Amino acid sequence: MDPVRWSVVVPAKRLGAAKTRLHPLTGGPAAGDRHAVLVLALLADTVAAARACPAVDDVVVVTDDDRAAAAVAALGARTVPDAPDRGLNPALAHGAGAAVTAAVAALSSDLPALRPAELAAALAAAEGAPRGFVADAAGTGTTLLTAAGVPLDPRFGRGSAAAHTAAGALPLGGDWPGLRRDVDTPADLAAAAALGLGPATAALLPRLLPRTG
Ligand SMILES: Nc1nc2c(ncn2[C@@H]2O[C@H](COP(=O)(O)OP(=O)(O)OP(=O)(O)O)[C@@H](O)[C@H]2O)c(=O)[nH]1
Ligand SMILES: C=C(OP(=O)(O)O)C(=O)O
Repeated sequence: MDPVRWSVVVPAKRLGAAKTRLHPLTGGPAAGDRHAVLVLALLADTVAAARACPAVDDVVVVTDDDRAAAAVAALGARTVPDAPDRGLNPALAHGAGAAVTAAVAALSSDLPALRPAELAAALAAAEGAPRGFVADAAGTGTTLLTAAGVPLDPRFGRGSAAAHTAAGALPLGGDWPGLRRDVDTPADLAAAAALGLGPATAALLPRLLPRTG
């Protein structure tokens, strides 16, 4: 049987409003462009890894941010506006509606240590179930939600691993450290750096984490 082809949907808020838990590193939008540059780098490394994944035909970024849209388009992703404008899960459902394949996955936009091969392995593991998910490193959140020919039904947010399990999605087990390492806090960025960052985030590290960069 031929391997399943996937569309990957990636959400991206306006850069200045996103990732407020990283303000201690960047000073937030009030301190200048540093914050937006970091949020954009996390997104760019995530999208580049998804684009390089052999199982992925299409990467759809849901965003109203012109700068984010231009950056991911340069990496070969498509963009759709966040037409619902009602938060993360409506944005993901909207992106899934724009997918070109029957198999659709929602991927966090803050995975700078993601490797194309681990995404490919997780998507291959997801072929066996109508809906599946990969929990984040803490085990409570979700970094990847898959739907093979059924509605995505995203339930991202606090406690989303339990919410996705309760909604019938299969927890996918595998040694995928980069896929599980979302960057919400400065400590998460240090942990991602220990795994190995994509080029956009790596270029910023010496200024952000001088002791580890
Ligand atoms: N398009 C779109 N993306 C969203 C929306 N809400 C969150 N996201 C994106 O989804 C990803 C995960 O969301 P959160 O972890 O809640 O991120 P956040 O709200 O930016 O982070 P904090 O302010 O630190 O809580 C982030 O990269 C956001 O850019 C939304 O309403 N629309
Ligand atoms: C949105 C989520 O989490 P975070 O805020 O950690 O990105 C999630 O894990 O569903």
